[in-house]
Amino acid sequence: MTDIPLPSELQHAGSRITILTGAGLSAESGLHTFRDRGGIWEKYDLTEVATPEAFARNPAFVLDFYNQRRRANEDVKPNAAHEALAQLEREHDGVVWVVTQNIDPLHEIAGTKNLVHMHGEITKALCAECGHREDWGMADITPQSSCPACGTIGRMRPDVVWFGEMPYRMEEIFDLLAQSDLFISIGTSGTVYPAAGFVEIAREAGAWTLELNLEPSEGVSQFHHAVQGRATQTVPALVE
Ligand SMILES: CC(C)NC(=O)[C@H](Cc1c[nH]c2ccccc12)NC(=O)[C@H](CCCC/N=C(/NCCC(=O)O)S[C@H]1O[C@H](COP(=O)(O)OP(=O)(O)OC[C@H]2O[C@@H](n3cnc4c(N)ncnc43)[C@H](O)[C@@H]2O)[C@@H](O)[C@H]1O)NC(=O)OCc1ccccc1
Repeated sequence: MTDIPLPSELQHAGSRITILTGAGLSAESGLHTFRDRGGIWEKYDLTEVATPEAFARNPAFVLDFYNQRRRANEDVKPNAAHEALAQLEREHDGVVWVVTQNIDPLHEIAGTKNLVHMHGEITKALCAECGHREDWGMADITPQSSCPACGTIGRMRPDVVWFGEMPYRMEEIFDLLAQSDLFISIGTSGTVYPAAGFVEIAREAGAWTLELNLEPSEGVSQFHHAVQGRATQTVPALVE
C-alpha cells in the first residue's frame, strides 16, 4: 500500500481507517487556506465573518464573505490527493471514512462516499429563523433571500459551523474515532477544536496515528509518525 512506514497489521483486510482533512488538502486545487501566507485570516478577522455574533451585527458583510468563497469554488477541481482518498475507499477492503473540516465539495466530486462535513458545506443554506436546510448550489445568499420553508426574508445564512457553534455529526465522529485502527490527519494546522483533539481520542482508542502536512502542525507531537510534504505527493504515495 505504501512506502510510508505503516505498521504491517494495518495493511491487511478489515482495518478501519479514519481520515481528518483540512484546508491544506484543497490548497493545490486553488482554494486558500486560513493560516498560511496569503491565507483567509490575513485578509479577514474571523470574529467579523465566522461567528453568529458577526452575522447578527452585519449580515450583508458576512454573506458577501461567503458568496466570494462560494464563487471561488466554482472553477476548482479535486486534486490528486482527493482522487487518492476516493481510490483508497474503493480499494481498501476495510472501512475508510473521511471527516473533513472543509466546506468545499471536492471530496464528493472526487468520489468519496463515506464523508462527514463536520463544519458544514458552502453549497447549502440554513434558515436562522426556522432551521430549514436547503441545497443552494453556487448561487449567492443575500439579505433579500427568503426561506423556502417559512418564507422569512433576511435570515438565510451559509450552512457552515461558525466559531462557538457545535460542529455537525459529532456523535458519529466520536464513534468512528473510537473504532479506528488507523487515524490519518491531512492538511490541517491542528489549531481549531474539537478537530484538533481527534488524534488524542483515536490514539487512546488504540489507533496508529499519522500526520501528512506541508509543515508540522500544532499537534504533531501527538502522532506516531508525521510526513511533511504536499498532499498531492504524500497522499497518492500512501495509497499506491
Ligand atoms: C481558534 C481556536 C482556538 N478556537 C476554537 O477552536 C473554537 C473554540 C474552542 C472550542 N474548544 C476549544 C478548546 C481550546 C481552545 C478553543 C476552543 N472552536 C469552536 O468554536 C468550534 C467550532 C469551530 C469551527 C469553526 N469553523 C471553521 N470553518 C467553517 C467555516 C468556514 O470555513 O468559514 S474553522 C476553519 O479553521 C480550521 C482550521 O483550518 P485548517 O483547515 O487546519 O486550515 P489552516 O489554514 O489553519 O491550516 C492549513 C494547513 O495545511 C497545510 N498545508 C498547506 N498547503 C498544503 C499542501 N499543499 N499539502 C499539505 N498540507 C498543506 C499547512 O501547513 C497548514 O498546517 C478548520 O476547522 C476550518 O474549518 N465549536 C465548538 O467548540 O463548539 C463547542 C463544542 C464543544 C465540545 C464538542 C463539540 C463542540
